[in-house]
Amino acid sequence: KGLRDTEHQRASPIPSQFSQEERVTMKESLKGAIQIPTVSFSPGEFNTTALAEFGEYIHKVFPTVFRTSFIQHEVVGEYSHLFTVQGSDPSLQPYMLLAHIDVVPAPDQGWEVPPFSGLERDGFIYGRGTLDNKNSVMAILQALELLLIRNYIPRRSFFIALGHDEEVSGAHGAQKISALLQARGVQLAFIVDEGSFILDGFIPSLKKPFAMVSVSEKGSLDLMLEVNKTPGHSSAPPKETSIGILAAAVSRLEQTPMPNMFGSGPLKMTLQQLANEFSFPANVIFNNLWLFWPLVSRLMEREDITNALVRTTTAVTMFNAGIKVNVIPPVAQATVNFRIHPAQTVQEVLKLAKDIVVDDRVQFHVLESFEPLPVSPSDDQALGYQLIRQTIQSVFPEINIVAPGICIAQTDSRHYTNLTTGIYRFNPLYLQPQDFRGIHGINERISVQAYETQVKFIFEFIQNADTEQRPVSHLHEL
Ligand SMILES: CC/C=C\C/C=C\C/C=C\C/C=C\C/C=C\C/C=C\CCC(=O)N[C@@H](Cc1ccccc1)C(=O)O
Ligand SMILES: [Zn+2]
Ligand SMILES: [Zn+2]
Repeated sequence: KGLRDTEHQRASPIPSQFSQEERVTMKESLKGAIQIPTVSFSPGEFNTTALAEFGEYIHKVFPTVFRTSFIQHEVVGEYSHLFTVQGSDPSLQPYMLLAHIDVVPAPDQGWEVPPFSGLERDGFIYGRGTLDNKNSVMAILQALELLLIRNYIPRRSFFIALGHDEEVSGAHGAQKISALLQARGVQLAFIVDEGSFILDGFIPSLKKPFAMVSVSEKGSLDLMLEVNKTPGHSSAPPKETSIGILAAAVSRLEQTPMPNMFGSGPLKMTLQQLANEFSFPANVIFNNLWLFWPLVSRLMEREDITNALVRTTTAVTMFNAGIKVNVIPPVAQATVNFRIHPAQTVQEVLKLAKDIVVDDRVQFHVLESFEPLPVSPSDDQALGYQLIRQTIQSVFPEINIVAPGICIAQTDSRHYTNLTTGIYRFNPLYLQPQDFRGIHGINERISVQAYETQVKFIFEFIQNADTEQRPVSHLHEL
């Protein structure tokens, strides 16, 4: 199944083989990118010196990209970058590759090497951004640079959008690029962004790694709960303080999980495709979800990551109250970050939260919200999905299963729903649970070999997007 090239293709693709010198250059370029601390601290608070330096850095390490006549480069929102690669065949609908250049903060504590050193140890490059997401920024530009050096001229136009504030919402980068492209009347065949991986070891009874291409992503609701009480002397306290009332409210929210939505959304498709990859008896269970869904849905709840796939999650992330040891606190505030399952809406979650708290002394303030993203197509006709799948099969021939899934975090791609219905989140990298802990955590790292493979993937992907596609399953009818 899937799409494959027709016979009338570009005679022979450019092989994705890189010389020893190119391989050294590409890993050194990534290290240099890691050394620039492009940290986003909070919305509107960025390391602007580093972001500006990053712009100069990519000019230096990818000179061919910047001097190629059919590539237009624009800086958007001061520090984000938009590349328009004009293909030779205007009849083909363009696509877009996304990545972000900002990173979350990384205090030195707990790191084996300083987080902005980009040091190589035992075949791994360490540092903030090695997985999230300078690997993609650099691999996309690196693959394009190498194709251009080999005189490749793309047939299908594409855009590369590199946001500078994804880690704090994307309002200044992705949102502006999206508006700019919309104003230009651009409609995209599909988008590929970060957000999922080749997952290895996340489900115990699954024998082999599989590639999960996220076709939807969770929404979010940031809710501030507030309790106000008259302040006074702590020697004659009221029965309940604002802190006590609020603590009870957030505890109720934590103790009352949102409903399990197993069975709605793309997860069912994921499990159906994986069913035969489980060892006995799990394979029997996953092949008969109609019978075993109550059991599977409970099993999914056991681990934090799989729990996040089946429901809207509730995380109490901030709590502020109290001004002095002997003063009854006038106000207590807590912020709760809900990640909304694709089968629910912001309004539904807000109502559920109020129904759980049931205390009219607690006020609710919606700070920010974002609906879950629609599910992108993953059928035989879905060009973006099939190109990803085709490229996975070629670059990772050992991977048997490519399955659609849900991204549990949010990505810059959520700002581009005005331009396409095909949004796919996939990083061509193996990810194990300990690697996952490095993302936004400590000792984030990528192996040199994995980075080279990511470059190879994009190098092949760009060429695959230029081949005419048609469903293989229909070939016998012709
Ligand atoms: C049957 C399926 C089986 C197994 C799947 C199991 C597990 C899935 C495992 C891992 C998930 C893999 C990757 C997804 C997670 C995160 C990495 C990707 C992107 C991170 C992007 C990010 O952090 N975004 C921020 C955006 C944001 C910033 C500021 C305010 C709001 C949002 C975020 O979501 O917090
Ligand atoms: Zn990211
Ligand atoms: Zn991130």
